[in-house]
Amino acid sequence: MSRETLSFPPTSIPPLEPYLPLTSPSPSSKPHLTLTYATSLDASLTLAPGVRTTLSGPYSKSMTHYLRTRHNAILVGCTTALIDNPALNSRLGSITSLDQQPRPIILDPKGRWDFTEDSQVIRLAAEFKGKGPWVVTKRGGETKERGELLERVGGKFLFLETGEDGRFKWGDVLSVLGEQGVRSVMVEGGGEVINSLLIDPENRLVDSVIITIAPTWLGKGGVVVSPSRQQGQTSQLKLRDVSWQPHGEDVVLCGRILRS
Ligand SMILES: NC(=O)C1=CN([C@@H]2O[C@H](COP(=O)(O)OP(=O)(O)OC[C@H]3O[C@@H](n4cnc5c(N)ncnc54)[C@H](O)[C@@H]3O)[C@@H](O)[C@H]2O)C=CC1
Ligand SMILES: Nc1nc(O)c(N)c(N[C@@H]2O[C@H](COP(=O)(O)O)[C@@H](O)[C@H]2O)n1
Repeated sequence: MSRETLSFPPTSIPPLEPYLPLTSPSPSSKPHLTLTYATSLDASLTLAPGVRTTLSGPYSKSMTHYLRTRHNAILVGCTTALIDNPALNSRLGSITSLDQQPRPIILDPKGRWDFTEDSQVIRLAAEFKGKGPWVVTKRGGETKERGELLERVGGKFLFLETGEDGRFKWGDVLSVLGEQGVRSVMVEGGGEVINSLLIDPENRLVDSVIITIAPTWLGKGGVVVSPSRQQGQTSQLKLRDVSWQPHGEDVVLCGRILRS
């Protein structure tokens, strides 16, 4: 896979700044959570489950790589890790040190992510082009061999209990990351991760939303962002403080969730 070098123009940074984590956050507050992903006009992340689909054009892609440098961590679900074999680092040419790279976090309660030393995120960590991943799992989701491989590249397992639905509570995920010194996390997807975050009953965990909208329809049958309506829910889940910025042929929507 090609390892391109990207650049993001400094003039494009100011409109994003209000939605980004503070550079000196209070250590006691919960980590800043930015929800960010690329979607089609019909709210699809991919053409079909199991199919990695490129939506971002070159300009919005470089924005995503800039956003990765502005967060301590980047989080995806284990299906994304399995299907995409993602790099989860920033390939901006301006990066000069590993400190500027985000920590990859994979939510994997059942230990389904079967990573090896050939997995991109592991290989890049071994080459100091990215940080070693932290895999959030339930006790029993780890193996000794995988634990050793993670340790060799500076990663580790973090353990959490799941609820009856087999999921972690998002508040618990942020607490465990906060205890590890993470002050900001960029949640990239996939669909289950995003939808489970958006149905969080209090909606107090997502600090900002930065969505790339690509000028394409993927059609029915893809992985869609559409959170289940909660029992008795009559209100819409809306954004406030909205701004729209063109990035090449894509448009980037920034906002914060409006709390009722
Ligand atoms: N267009 C875009 O920006 C992005 C697209 N994708 C695409 O999304 C697709 C994968 O999406 P999905 O199938 O929905 O899977 P997913 O990537 O959301 O992973 C789902 C898995 O993550 C774990 N998980 C999710 N939420 C959890 C929670 N609250 N607690 C504990 N574990 C949790 C579970 O093991 C679950 O089976 C891939 O095809 C990928 O290419 C992924 C990220 C961004
Ligand atoms: N911003 C964005 N645009 C797209 O078109 C995408 N398909 C994604 N996908 C996310 O980025 C991850 C891949 O990252 P690497 O380039 O391998 O570092 C992928 O796993 C999704 O999380 N994002």
